[in-house]
Amino acid sequence: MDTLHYLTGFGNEHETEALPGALPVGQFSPQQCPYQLYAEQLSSTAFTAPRAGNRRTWMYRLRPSVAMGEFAPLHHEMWKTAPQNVATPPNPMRWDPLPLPEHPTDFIDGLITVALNGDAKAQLGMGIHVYRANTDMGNRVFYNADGEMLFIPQQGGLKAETELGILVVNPGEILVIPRGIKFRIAPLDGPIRGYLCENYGAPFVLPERGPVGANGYANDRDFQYPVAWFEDRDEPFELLAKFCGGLFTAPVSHSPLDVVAWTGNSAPYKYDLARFNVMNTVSFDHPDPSIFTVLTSPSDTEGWANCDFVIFPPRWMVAEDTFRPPWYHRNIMSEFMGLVEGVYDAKETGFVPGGMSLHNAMTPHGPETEVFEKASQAELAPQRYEATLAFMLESRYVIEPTRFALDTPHRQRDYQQCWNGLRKHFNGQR
Ligand SMILES: O=C(O)Cc1cc(O)ccc1O
Ligand SMILES: [Fe+2]
Repeated sequence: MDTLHYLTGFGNEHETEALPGALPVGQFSPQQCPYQLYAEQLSSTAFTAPRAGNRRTWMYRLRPSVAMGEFAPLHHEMWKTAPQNVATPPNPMRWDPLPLPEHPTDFIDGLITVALNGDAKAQLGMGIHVYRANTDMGNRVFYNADGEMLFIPQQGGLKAETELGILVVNPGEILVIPRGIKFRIAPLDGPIRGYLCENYGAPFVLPERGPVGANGYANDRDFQYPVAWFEDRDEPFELLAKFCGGLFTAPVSHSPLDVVAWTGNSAPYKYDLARFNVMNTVSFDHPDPSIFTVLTSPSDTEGWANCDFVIFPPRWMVAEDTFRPPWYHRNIMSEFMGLVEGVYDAKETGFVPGGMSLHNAMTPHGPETEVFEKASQAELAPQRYEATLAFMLESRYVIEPTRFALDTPHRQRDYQQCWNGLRKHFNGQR
């Protein structure tokens, strides 16, 4: 359950204060701020980025972020960063869900990198991870200088306590935390697992709607931002940072979550995927999956995403004289998929909630044999795809599994056999 109050509107210039009058009026940086707070600006885009895409937030806090100890390296065996040096075979790949942790494990310790692309230092590509946790982070607070973090919870709700406020996020919803924002994650009740996209590239934005018009797909008003909330705790904390692929830890004498008020358009946000207004054909043929794009991180070339976050939500299928599941295809873009719940229409067996698949640039894929046989014979009545939620992270950069992902026993070595038995139906007759 989420009973918190949120601000609404994607990328709006939000403002919120946990104490009355804490936000300076009419300016950002007065000689003295209300309540003797420190003003601090966080820039998520270059100062001079075009106005439409410019993102920054002003925070009014008990102490500026620089009031902290020095960072020392912190070893993390499983959190990897692009580029890596692991040869990727062009085979289709699929994985079973990674098991939940057996011992007390917080969000940071339970994180495992599954695949990487691009180059974090060049702000290209992403890390794709699975998070698993059964404890909160205690006095550990984390920020990621390498990327924005898109959480796709698959099991269990979580609470994200961030510099800019608190968000509760359940499976079926997503959470995005901008690069650099400090936060800690706590399971709401019971162990949690989910997918995580560490977006090294440009911040996610809503895709253009083109001729669809002013409404539809993900509507701006459904994105929820937290209200200001702060801790005034003068006790030892640990600030963890990820920077250039390394994890670091530094002592802080107080809670780093000490922002009393903020104003700006760069802040964590959540979105309920059930609010996605699904567009699809009402005549014939299976459209490109770009119709299901929730968020896109553009590259420097228009239309060639650094990362598209695409969902396959519950919907009606009504296409006439059409092979309804995804077509067989080969794509220059690379496709990583996960399943939050239910069954995915191209793969009725083997792709299970919590599982993952990868079809890289030009790697052929499409419906498994049974799905093809069924769908090419099916009676084409309107059909409701119920209780299902798959997603795809699609990128122009080749997605390379980590050594762990290639070698883990959870990788389905026999994945390709799902296309065994695709026999030749051709017999020379039309
Ligand atoms: O490969 C997949 O299952 C994802 C996908 C779905 C779809 O409807 C069309 C193309 C596509 O790559
Ligand atoms: Fe595909």
